Amino acid sequence: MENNESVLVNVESLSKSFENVQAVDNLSFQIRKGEIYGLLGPNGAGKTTTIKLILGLLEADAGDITVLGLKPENDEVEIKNQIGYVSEEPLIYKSLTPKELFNFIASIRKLDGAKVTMKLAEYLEGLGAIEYYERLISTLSRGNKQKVQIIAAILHDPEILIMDEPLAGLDAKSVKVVKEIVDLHTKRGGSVLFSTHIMEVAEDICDRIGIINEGKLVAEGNFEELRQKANALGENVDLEDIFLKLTEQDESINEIVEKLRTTMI
Ligand SMILES: Nc1ncnc2c1ncn2[C@@H]1O[C@H](COP(=O)(O)OP(=O)(O)OP(=O)(O)O)[C@@H](O)[C@H]1O
Repeated sequence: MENNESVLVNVESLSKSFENVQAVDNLSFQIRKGEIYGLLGPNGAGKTTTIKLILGLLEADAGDITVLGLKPENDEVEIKNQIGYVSEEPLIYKSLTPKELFNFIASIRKLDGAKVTMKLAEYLEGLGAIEYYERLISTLSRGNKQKVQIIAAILHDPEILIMDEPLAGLDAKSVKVVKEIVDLHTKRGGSVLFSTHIMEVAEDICDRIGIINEGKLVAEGNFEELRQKANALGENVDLEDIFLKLTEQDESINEIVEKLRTTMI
């Protein structure tokens, strides 16, 4: 393991299965201070399960997780104080308005009222969320619920942001604002775990990527390193090809395309 101070999250030989599915299989990676680490993999690769294990929402079968020197099995509450979590499915209190939700978060986390008001004004304006500030969350569109969830996750200035497919359902302007939020967060020394199944999103946002397939880490590095791996496979192999190859999606795609051709033409 690297110098402890530069590693905010350490995941070592982590495994988790559900009945007959090995969702996470001997997975190891680290998230360093000030970086955006991308967990990139196809649907069902094990990204959400890994995140839930880090948050202490699931119990691992084997392996070790350390978050800021804390263990999820012993320090779940303290870890949650240090993490801002944007889940894949918005889990937020749907019978509240965004205003009520943010007030609730500020009160349970004992946040400074003046600071919260200032930050909220910026986030609400940046994400274009002021117009539905006092509408019930249950009545908002998926993208707008997602914006509320993102603001709720960053309101307490957590050290680590864990974002599970956070851009899903967001319009172009909000995607840009979220990218800016993530960027500013790391510039202040925070870290981000960013899960996505879209390679271009990982390329655009993440400093380092772990490509995950069937619960295993199949490649890791920054984009230059991954590109070099792609080049080593052949001249005309681009990053999309290596991602599809490593995650065993390439052959099935060719088959699907072939079948579609025969049924649609
Ligand atoms: N509670 C559960 N019970 C049974 N199987 C589960 C459960 N949660 C996850 N799985 C299985 O574990 C595997 C990994 O799922 P996971 O949700 O971690 O993948 P993912 O990479 O986040 O996928 P996606 O991109 O579709 O969100 C899948 O095969 C999934 O069906």
